[in-house]
Amino acid sequence: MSVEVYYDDDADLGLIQGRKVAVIGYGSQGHAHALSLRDSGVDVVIGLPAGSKSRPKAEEQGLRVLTPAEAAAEADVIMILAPDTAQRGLYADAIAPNLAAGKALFFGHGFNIRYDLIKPPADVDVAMVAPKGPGHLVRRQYVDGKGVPCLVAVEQDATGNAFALALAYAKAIGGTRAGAIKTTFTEETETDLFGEQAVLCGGAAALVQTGFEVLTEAGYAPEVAYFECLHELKLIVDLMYEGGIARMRYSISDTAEYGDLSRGPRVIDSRVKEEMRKILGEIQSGEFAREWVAEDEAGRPNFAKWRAEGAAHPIEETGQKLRAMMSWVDRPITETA
Ligand SMILES: NC(=O)C1=CN([C@@H]2O[C@H](COP(=O)(O)OP(=O)(O)OC[C@H]3O[C@@H](n4cnc5c(N)ncnc54)[C@H](OP(=O)(O)O)[C@@H]3O)[C@@H](O)[C@H]2O)C=CC1
Ligand SMILES: CC[C@](O)(C(C)=O)C(=O)O
Ligand SMILES: [Mg+2]
Ligand SMILES: [Mg+2]
Repeated sequence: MSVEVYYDDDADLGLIQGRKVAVIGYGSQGHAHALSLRDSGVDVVIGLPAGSKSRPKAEEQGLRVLTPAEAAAEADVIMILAPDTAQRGLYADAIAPNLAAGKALFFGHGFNIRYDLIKPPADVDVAMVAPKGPGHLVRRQYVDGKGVPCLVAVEQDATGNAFALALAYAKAIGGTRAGAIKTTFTEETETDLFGEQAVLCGGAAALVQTGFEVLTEAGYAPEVAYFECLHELKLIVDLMYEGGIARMRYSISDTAEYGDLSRGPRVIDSRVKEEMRKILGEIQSGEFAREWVAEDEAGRPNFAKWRAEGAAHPIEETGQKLRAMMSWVDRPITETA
């Protein structure tokens, strides 16, 4: 492999067990990191604002919860797992005043460092431990004695020990059981943003909605269109997940495979590839980050409008009706209430 991968034997858990860690935020990633750090023998404190909805959850799990400023003041290692858009203000108000030489500032995603929204002083370590999976999977794998692979990066090595400390942290949350891949803040941030915009979230959602629109506008039943364009996507993605595109093609019929090979490149054509390159350019130049920060500061007017339009798309109503017929699907509380 062209990347450097580190496993349990490469990491010294004692390095993180000897430090006090503040996990700021207790959402998807925060709860997984905090509980697994604690179960790995690390002294953990949670930082959450006084009115945070996450406070009772953390306290019920037996964790000590302070304000972000109090937690940052007590800790040697401060892991910021609040939403990306909240991190700049959180850093300025609660963390920066409580940093001291030799402390370490950790992140689960590089956005705020890559785009200079947070500028830590030169005498602290700045590193990232970013599991490549949602927090609930990270925690479940840890409890099962396994782990989710993670990315590890160092932006600033003030102590000379930043990478070893980040690896120790990755070991404490199960990451080095599966493998910790060394990267940079720039590579992690730019590829993560590109993946979620062009392929995983933006690309996939638009592909599904457009396919559904083409079938229903041609007079086919929305229920049948839903199965073909959304429901079965999971079956296909599961096959790709297990063994790549080749495994998926091995499992589907020859008719489907011929359609895939001959028609797929017409859907995702050179114009789409050119648009993907443009999207990557906006990420690399910082244009996307500037746009998103301005949108957030303006109260997210476009975000709210687009989110509402997405929720009102006819595929959602059809899906809600059909999922109620699927006893095996874990539906969100909003659909079952
Ligand atoms: N979700 C994921 O699977 C992944 C996330 N990441 C990264 O991890 C980081 C955290 O994301 P994620 O776990 O999804 O976040 P969530 O939205 O799930 O959770 C955010 C947590 O931060 C708390 N919070 C909100 N505002 C503040 C604040 N000002 N100060 C302190 N705490 C605050 C929230 O509390 P409250 O309940 O009160 O809102 C909540 O506990 C991000 O950098 C993200 O990019 C990286 C890899 C995957
Ligand atoms: C794919 C979305 C993601 O990048 C993730 C879960 O990794 C995110 O920012 O939520
Ligand atoms: Mg991601
Ligand atoms: Mg992301």
